[in-house]
Amino acid sequence: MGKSIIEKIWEQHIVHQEENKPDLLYIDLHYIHEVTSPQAFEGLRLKGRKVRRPDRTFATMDHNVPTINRYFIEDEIALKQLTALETNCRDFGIELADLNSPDQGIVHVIGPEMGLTQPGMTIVCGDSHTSTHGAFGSIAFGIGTSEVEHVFATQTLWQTKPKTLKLEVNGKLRFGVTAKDVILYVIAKYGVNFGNGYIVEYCGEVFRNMSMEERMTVCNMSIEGGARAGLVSPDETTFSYIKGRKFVPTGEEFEQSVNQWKLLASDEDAVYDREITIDAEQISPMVSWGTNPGMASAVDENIPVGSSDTIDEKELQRALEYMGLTEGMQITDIPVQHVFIGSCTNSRIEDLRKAADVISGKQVHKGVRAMVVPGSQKVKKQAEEEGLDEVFKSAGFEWRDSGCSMCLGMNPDAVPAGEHCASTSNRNFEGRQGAGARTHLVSPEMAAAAALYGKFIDIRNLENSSEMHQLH
Ligand SMILES: CC(C)[C@H](C(=O)O)[C@@H](O)C(=O)O
Ligand code: SF4
Repeated sequence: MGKSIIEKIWEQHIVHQEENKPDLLYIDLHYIHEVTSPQAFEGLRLKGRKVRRPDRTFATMDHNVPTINRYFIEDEIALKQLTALETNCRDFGIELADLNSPDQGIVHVIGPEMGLTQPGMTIVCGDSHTSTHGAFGSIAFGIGTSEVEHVFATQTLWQTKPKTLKLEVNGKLRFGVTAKDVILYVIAKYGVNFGNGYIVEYCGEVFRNMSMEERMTVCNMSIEGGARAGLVSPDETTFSYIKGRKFVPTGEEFEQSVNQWKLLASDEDAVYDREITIDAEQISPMVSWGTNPGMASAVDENIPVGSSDTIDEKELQRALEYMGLTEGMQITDIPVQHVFIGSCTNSRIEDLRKAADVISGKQVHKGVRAMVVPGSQKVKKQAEEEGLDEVFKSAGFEWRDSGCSMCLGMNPDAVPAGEHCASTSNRNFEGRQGAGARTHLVSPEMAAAAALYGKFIDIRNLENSSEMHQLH
């Protein structure tokens, strides 16, 4: 019987195994950021311990970082966390992409960008969206602060082996439908708990045809469907993305790695605990209208009336009250006052290119405040080299430095209470973008279109959609 990539990687990393107990797994790579690491370092200090593999640990500053005047940090807690990270990395010998570093950016953007994230690895970070790195064919998941300390001290982690779920999307995506829409569709259809207790493997033609950046968008949101992790078996797309990056072996060594990585891909006859099959034709551009990522509909649909398989009546009422929306309302009637293009879900160069295509030569609607926050300083630089910053700025967008920004209220970028934001991020929980803020999760193309019209627009109906068609 064949094996899935999930089983192969898991088995290769077991350090210790006992019946009816979690396995002790070796961890290949540990990312850290300023929010979830300070207590873990404190724990080490109290016990007089060192970081076992500082060379397999990498740090960045992202959540608290202002995206304008980045050295001027007003918030006391933010400043404390950033300073602590600096001191801790110095004391424990860990490489840090600080505010001066050309590598700085959101942890889930810079890891792949530098080639740290590679197929076959076990990767952890004190951050739920660590699942992003699964796009490379690795088992990558978020951990809590006490586990961060455990990994620091031992480079291992106790983990119960999750079940396996094969999520297959077959066929071709229709025009205007993006990776973001695929994952929003999956979560809307199967609910925010469908992945509970599973590692999801994304299979089928749709994911095979995706770029690495698109795969990262999908894997990023695995956690929003409740999954422990999500991954894609590595292929030529993976290897050519990785080749030549800063931390990637070169020459013969690279070829040898590729040969090893090829063996990891799931076998044809691999057996999974659960399988879901979806037809790509079913998927449309999506907009979330509620307070979790499963409360989302196709842009040409209405907000549902009454409960469904995945949302009960009480939840629906509460969500709509918070969002200031009503049952049965058309998605394209929802007003938009803010547009945020950023976050570890959709802030990479391809995302910015696609958003720029939509707005090129046009103007942001007068009632809208729109901003672009590149996921890393490298993405920012590359976009500037391509002239994308000019496209955004001349349309009326703000162009910022990299960080988590408006994805969550831990830095100065926020949406005022009661106002609606078309956001390319991954969470639309109450208060996520600021107290009382109303978040709508969309793709970069849909966010860009909302900026032009001050409401949600079906990008398939845009004037220049034939031009866009050629670009996709
Ligand atoms: C602050 C951090 C712990 C948190 C996470 O774990 O995901 C954040 O990144 C988020 O997206 O909510
Ligand atoms: S961009 Fe958002 S989701 Fe991603 S790590 Fe930062 S806060 Fe979390």
